[in-house]
Amino acid sequence: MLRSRTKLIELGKRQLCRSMCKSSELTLVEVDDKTGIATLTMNKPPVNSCNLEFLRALKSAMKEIESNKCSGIILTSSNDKVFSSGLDLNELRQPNPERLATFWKELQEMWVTLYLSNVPTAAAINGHALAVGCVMAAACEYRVMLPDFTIGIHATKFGYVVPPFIVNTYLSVLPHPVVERALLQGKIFSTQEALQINLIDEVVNSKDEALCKCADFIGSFEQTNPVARALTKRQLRAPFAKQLLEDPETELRESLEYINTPLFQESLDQYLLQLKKKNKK
Ligand SMILES: CC/C=C\C/C=C\CCC/C=C/CC(=O)SCCNC(=O)CCNC(=O)[C@H](O)C(C)(C)COP(=O)(O)OP(=O)(O)OC[C@H]1O[C@@H](n2cnc3c(N)ncnc32)[C@H](O)[C@@H]1OP(=O)(O)O
Repeated sequence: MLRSRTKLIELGKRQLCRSMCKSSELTLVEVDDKTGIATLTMNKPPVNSCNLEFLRALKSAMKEIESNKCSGIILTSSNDKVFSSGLDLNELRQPNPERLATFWKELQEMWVTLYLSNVPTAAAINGHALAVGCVMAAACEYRVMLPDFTIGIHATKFGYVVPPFIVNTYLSVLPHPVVERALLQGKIFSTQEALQINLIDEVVNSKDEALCKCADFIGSFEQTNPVARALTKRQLRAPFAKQLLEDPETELRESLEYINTPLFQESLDQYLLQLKKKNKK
């Protein structure tokens, strides 16, 4: 009882000393004056689907947080049902070639920025996290999730080949056989299932509790040297990012070729129809 009260008081304090850092319409950044932790809230209605502008806003917010020497990043959502619905599928449908290339490069850069961030990263998953939404959470170092939501990469279910950097994000948190089965089945996990396979670290009952857990995780590095920590993280993660760091053009070319195939475009049309139909019922 006493412990939970102390926790609540702590939570109150944390909320009081939070100050606004920089926001765009699509992202909101708040920095805790005491801890230096930045909370980056995704705010692209209705479901945080990642279009070009949103990917840009996310990357730029993360870079800004790093350059302001914040002590860590908590990634979360302003929508209390959806963390992120992944890529904005409209960017992939009958695309303008130039915009698609720019979009895909932004995706690559946003991923590298988050995955190799110098500062500790944590995801407060307060809603569904699908496809690239799951990838963003998995690219963080720690994940805590609310019950009764879903998380996973279901690309193969609707006819998408999974790009290598997405495979690698899974591989850096889950064992190979688990990744293989999950990706080949296009498996979407419930919160409880995600906990069982260690795709997430903990389950909590509210967004405030999720933010608190993430702050505690970031605080656990207080006694470490930030430069040594960042370089060690980079060393551990570099093999998974090697391809994108050394040869982003090949990944870009292969993805663009694939997205422009009739097979991909047909599957996408069908999938988008299903998504819209669901809302008309
Ligand atoms: C060699 C080959 C190499 C590389 C291959 C290259 C390319 C392959 C690309 C593969 C990569 C895939 C990664 C992705 O991230 S793809 C995105 C997949 N995401 C989804 O499938 C999520 C779909 N959305 C949902 O399931 C639900 O929306 C969700 C559970 C998130 C929320 O449900 P809720 O009931 O709250 O909202 P909805 O009413 O469903 O949605 C609101 C409106 O938003 C539209 N919507 C939702 N998601 C998306 C999206 N991802 N993109 C675009 N639009 C989206 C939805 O249609 C609704 O629109 P309206 O009906 O209101 O107009």
